[in-house]
Amino acid sequence: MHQQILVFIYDESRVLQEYSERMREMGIQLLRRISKSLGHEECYIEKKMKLESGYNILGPNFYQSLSRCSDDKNQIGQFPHQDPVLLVLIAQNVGGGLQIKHQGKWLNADFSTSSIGVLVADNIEILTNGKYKSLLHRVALNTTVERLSLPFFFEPSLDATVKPEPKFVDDRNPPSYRQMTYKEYLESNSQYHVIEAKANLINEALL
Ligand SMILES: O=C(O)CCC(=O)C(=O)O
Ligand SMILES: [Fe+2]
Repeated sequence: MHQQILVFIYDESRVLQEYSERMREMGIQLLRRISKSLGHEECYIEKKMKLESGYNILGPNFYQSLSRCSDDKNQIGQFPHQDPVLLVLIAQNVGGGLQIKHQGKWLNADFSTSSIGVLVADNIEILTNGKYKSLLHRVALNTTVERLSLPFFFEPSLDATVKPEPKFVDDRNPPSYRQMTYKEYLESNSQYHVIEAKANLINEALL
């Protein structure tokens, strides 16, 4: 099976398709650098996670601005979560909104509209036995402007085995995560139905 890119929006101009292809290229480059930073050859993560047959999903989010009529000034666009994927690459039309938890505090992830924000996600944390942390993040609403974000999710293949690499496991660092396939991982997080629904959409679109 070839890699599949799912775009939820009708995209006659293929702008989002091209955007997705570029994001995939950028993500692959990042994963190669991460492989090397972990002391492996550059294609290590690509091969281990069988990325040729993993999904890439572009999941746009539209956030309204903070309601002027609400007394709650901390309205949330997305509740705190970690993404059950390898990496997330995010572009946005206005800065501000994405926040990450660091040392117990919520910090604004201030990246400009001409940059791409990169979130390390769950499967990198598992592979490195917790050396690289999956970022806990949330989205706050902007006070005055609407925001559109375009997260591009990199997922392992459903049958790839995700487990801490032996390099990160020893007597002092026992494995903190159980070995399982990515499909089992999604099932254990009650997330499998999400990818199954997306896969069905892709298959219907390809018919
Ligand atoms: O809108 C953002 O900046 C982040 C979106 C996000 O975390 C997600 O869709 O999982
Ligand atoms: Fe997220």
